[in-house]
Amino acid sequence: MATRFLPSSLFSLSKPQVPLAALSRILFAGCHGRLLAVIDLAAKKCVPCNSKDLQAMSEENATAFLLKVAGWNLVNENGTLKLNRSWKVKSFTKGLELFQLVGNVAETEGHHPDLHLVGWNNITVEIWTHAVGGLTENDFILAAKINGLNLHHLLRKKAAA
Ligand SMILES: C[C@H](O)[C@H](O)[C@H]1CNC2=NC(N)=NC(=O)C2=N1
Repeated sequence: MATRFLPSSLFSLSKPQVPLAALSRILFAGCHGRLLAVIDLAAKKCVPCNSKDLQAMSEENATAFLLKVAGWNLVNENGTLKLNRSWKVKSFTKGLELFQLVGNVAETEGHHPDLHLVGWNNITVEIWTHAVGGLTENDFILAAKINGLNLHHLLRKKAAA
């Protein structure tokens, strides 16, 4: 989690400078009388991938970021770091519905995953920044936003133990 000290004036209820909708994504913690706002990745916005100062992050940094996106895996494909997460869906059409939900987030962010649907009900979503051939914060923001989607109605219940 990115930890930032924000001026408490930012949160004055009389004239809030942070959209109330955004507040729900900012976790508060009191710290020595100051508001310590821990802004989660899902509240952030992807930046255009063609910005010149965008560069692939190290595996060490990617491993640290990975702690913020539960359920996602870090893979190294021939030197290219990527994120992936898999789900088993109830049906082929529910898989397409999941693609649509993920696609809507991607279009909003202008940052897109690779989508795989194999064996009719096995989904894998792969995320990496093609423009730099590796991982950037954009990828983790997208993963965090995907984690915020309600997908339960599309997923097969866990097989009985
Ligand atoms: C200009 C715009 O940022 C690029 O076309 C975007 C579109 N979506 C993208 N998505 C991903 N995953 N990587 C990219 O490099 C990328 N580039």
